[in-house]
Amino acid sequence: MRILPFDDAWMAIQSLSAPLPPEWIEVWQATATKRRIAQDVVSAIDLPPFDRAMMDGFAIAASDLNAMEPLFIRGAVAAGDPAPITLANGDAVRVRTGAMVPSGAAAVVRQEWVDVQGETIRLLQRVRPNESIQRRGDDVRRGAPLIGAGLPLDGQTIAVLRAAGVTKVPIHRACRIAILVTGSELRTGKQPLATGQVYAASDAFLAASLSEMGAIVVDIVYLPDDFQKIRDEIERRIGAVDCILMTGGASVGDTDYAQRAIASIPGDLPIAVSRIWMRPGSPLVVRRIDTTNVFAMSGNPAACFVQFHSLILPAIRRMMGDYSACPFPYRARLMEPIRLKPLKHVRLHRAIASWQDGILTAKAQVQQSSGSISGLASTNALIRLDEDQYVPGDTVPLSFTRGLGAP
Ligand SMILES: Nc1nc2c(c(=O)[nH]1)N[C@H]1C(S)=C(S)[C@@H](COP(=O)(O)OP(=O)(O)OC[C@H]3O[C@@H](n4cnc5c(N)ncnc54)[C@H](O)[C@@H]3O)O[C@H]1N2
Ligand code: MOO
Repeated sequence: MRILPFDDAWMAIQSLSAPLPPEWIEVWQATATKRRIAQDVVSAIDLPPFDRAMMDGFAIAASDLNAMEPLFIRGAVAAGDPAPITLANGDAVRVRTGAMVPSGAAAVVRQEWVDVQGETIRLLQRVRPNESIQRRGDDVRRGAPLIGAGLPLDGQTIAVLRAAGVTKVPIHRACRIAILVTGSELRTGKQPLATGQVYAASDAFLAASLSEMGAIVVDIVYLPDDFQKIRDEIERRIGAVDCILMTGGASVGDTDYAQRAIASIPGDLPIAVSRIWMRPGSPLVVRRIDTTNVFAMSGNPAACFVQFHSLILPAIRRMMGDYSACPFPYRARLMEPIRLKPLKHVRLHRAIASWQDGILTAKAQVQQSSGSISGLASTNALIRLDEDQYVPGDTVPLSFTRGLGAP
């Protein structure tokens, strides 16, 4: 069996994970999601759509920017009204913030800068051309680039789309995922454990994390360690879902059927990854069959967590149109020494990251066994350890698994 270096496995998995095709949705019905905009979008209108006042005050003509003599108030324009008046020399038109300025207006002088006397105003200071006017199309012109592909459809982009009169936007389809959980020892539900049983937990982690990132968990199926059943359940989902995430049975034991089941299904591509020089999470089987990416992950909760955050979540993000994923994008300063036994594996340790005086620091969790789950509750980052020895102050690559900086 070929064991891949972590970075080769990352590339292999990313290259199998092409972005899903887009679907068009109505901007006015859109709510913020983690889904990504699939194509560049252009503005449908000039923005702002008219020359508009940025202050409450008076629109004045170019010849009157330095006027010493009084200007006559010829009318008023409220926000939302057309401005039918054309400004002539010596005129002033009262405008509200957001109102259309009359044609011929060279500037809006805010009301604090004038002395109002009956039907006239007197300028208290010189006014610069275009003062307090935002010209039509100044923000963006009709047909000009507005939003680049790959940005999320969230409050920020929805606001821009609405303002620019865009009614429909293409977004990448949410990834549809089935979770197949194997392990005859697993118990789901609140009944007490029988001898030899453990409560299923890795699957709960996956389901919650997938929903959080905007993927759709189509179903979660619990299976005994039975080759034929596992194979059948994989095969009938090929082409029907975008990803199958399996847990358990990814290793080499005689009841670890994941790899054999995945390999036995006909398809053009061979298994791309079956084991990685990383710990925990070394056994990870990956194969694309038809249009479905099949991942067989370790059932060990910590190994499953590490595989998900370091390799699988970035792949699903890419399928959902986020091209920005890169492994361990931060560098953090270690707070404590780390001593590991020499191994060829990259170690991905669960850690607690925090900012101290603007510097990102990390402290590895004490418990790093792949079978231990309790530290996950307080973990907010993974650190990548390529060496065996670290002293405090050394920096290591880090990615957040939750909170500030998490994807
Ligand atoms: N002879 C060898 N044995 C093992 C090797 C090896 O190279 N040679 N690799 C070890 C490594 S590393 C890992 S990691 C595990 C991988 O295990 P599997 O993916 O085959 O998973 P299981 O054996 O099914 O389960 C491992 C462990 O996790 C518990 N588990 C399983 N599913 C869940 C779940 N949904 N929630 C909570 N806990 C779960 C399960 O009861 C086991 O205790 O293999 C090593 N063995
Ligand atoms: O790869 Mo396993 O998760 O170390 O025990």
